[in-house]
Amino acid sequence: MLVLKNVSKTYDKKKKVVDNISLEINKGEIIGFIGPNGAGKTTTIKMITGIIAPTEGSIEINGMDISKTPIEAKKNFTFVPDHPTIFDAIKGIDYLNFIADMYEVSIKDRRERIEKFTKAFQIYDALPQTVSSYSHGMRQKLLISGALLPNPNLFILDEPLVGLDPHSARILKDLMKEHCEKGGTIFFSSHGLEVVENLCDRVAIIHKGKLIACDVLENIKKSKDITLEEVFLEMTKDE
Ligand SMILES: Nc1ncnc2c1ncn2[C@@H]1O[C@H](COP(=O)(O)OP(=O)(O)OP(=O)(O)O)[C@@H](O)[C@H]1O
Repeated sequence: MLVLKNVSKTYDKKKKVVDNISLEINKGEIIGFIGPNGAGKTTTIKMITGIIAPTEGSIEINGMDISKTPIEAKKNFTFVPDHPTIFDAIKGIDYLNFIADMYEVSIKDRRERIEKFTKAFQIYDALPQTVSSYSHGMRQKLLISGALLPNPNLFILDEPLVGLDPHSARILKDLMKEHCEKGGTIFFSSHGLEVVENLCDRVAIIHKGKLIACDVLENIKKSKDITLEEVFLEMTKDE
């Protein structure tokens, strides 16, 4: 579903912040992408989503190269960025209908899904209002609802739990699980190691731009008695 081959990113011709990453994510998998601040998570996600181009390497989504056939590749995924930026003057409902139009979601499906997601996140009643009146968390929940609306093959999220209250975080985790159970694929970055431990099939760890692990939890932890946090701290500590 998602294949990264020898992907690197160098800023300003000298700062290599993502270094030769190769990664394959299968349909139906949920992968947590973790790493210390500045390790290269957002940069990698920006390359996967076509926001920035890799300096080297290639990225395929459902067999389509994001650099060569960006429009076709983009039909296969949706993305929730780490900052919930939405045009202030648009009404919540118009934003969701815009997304549904872009992804050609039928009237029946969009009605059902908008109701399902926004009621779960308790923003349904605010949909007639403009986004300018939304709190940070409400904006984030609107973005997540919009990203789930097309029922994407691949759902990509950059630190999605930051800023969500515990109730909303639980709803999101349940929706992520449900999405994978229905055959969807999820790739998300997080600093919440417990969430990653509980939710993911595999964990990818990036440190100083290099992928230092990508495996099922049992293999990464090597022992049942240690937590992902302990392994993470050990693997990413500075000598
Ligand atoms: N536009 C840019 N120009 C130059 N350097 C950049 C740019 N964007 C990011 N970087 C650098 O790339 C490195 C990786 O940043 P990135 O945002 O990918 O890290 P991250 O793993 O997402 O970190 P965090 O957990 O803090 O969000 C950092 O050293 C950052 O300063």
